[in-house]
Amino acid sequence: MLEIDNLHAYYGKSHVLHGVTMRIAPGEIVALLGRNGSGRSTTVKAVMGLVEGSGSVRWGGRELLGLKAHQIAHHGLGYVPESRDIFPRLTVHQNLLLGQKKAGGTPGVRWQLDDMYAMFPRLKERQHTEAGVLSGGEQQMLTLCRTLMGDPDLIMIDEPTEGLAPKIVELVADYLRELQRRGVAVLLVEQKLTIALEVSQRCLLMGHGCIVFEGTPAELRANAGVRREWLEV
Ligand SMILES: Nc1ncnc2c1ncn2[C@@H]1O[C@H](COP(=O)(O)OP(=O)(O)OP(=O)(O)O)[C@@H](O)[C@H]1O
Repeated sequence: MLEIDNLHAYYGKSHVLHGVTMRIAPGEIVALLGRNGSGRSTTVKAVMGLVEGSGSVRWGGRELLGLKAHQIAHHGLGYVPESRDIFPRLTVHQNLLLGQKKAGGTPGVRWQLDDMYAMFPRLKERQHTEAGVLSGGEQQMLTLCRTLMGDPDLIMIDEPTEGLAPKIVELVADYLRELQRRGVAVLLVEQKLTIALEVSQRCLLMGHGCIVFEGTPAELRANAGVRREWLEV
């Protein structure tokens, strides 16, 4: 269980999160929605120790605030940033091996290389290609897969559908469900309401650095007023 309580975050003197509180249960998919600048990415970065924060972020009862990003990852949290996070001069295969928790693959770990290639055949086709020459969408898949190779119990994914064609967005929905089937909890940072409503069990809306709505996809679908105020442009 991830328990975030009264989280504040700052960029220097700029105070951008104002007391965010949320829970993510094991194996749950939670969508974090909101307009650009509402504070979604900052929330995830503060959880990962990449932005200065105060308040409390507990994972399995252990306080994470104050730990370094690599220590947080070691405790089982994965983060897929919006920008592609790959080693461009290494091949797809080498990038994936670098993500592996322990060299050679550890029994009991959820994901092996073959799982990645089965989920994303395109990466298998390109396994010997330098990652830097992949398309944007392929680099995004690679970033996700490299994070999964670290066997996180919770993965936070920032705008996975950004810039993707509608057909590929459906693929994203499929892999999110596959993560859930394997017991991985997901915090999905999104702008697209459709995929959030389709795959999540709970939707959180952010505005001005605060959570302004929390409900099931059905509740959000039924609440045109909230959508108009906090989501639509
Ligand atoms: N590196 C930074 N330095 C200063 N201010 C920042 C920085 N990154 C984000 N901000 C500010 O923090 C606020 C929250 O931004 P954040 O990126 O978390 O929003 P978001 O909801 O994820 O939207 P986006 O999709 O545009 O990233 C915004 O006012 C933004 O301008």
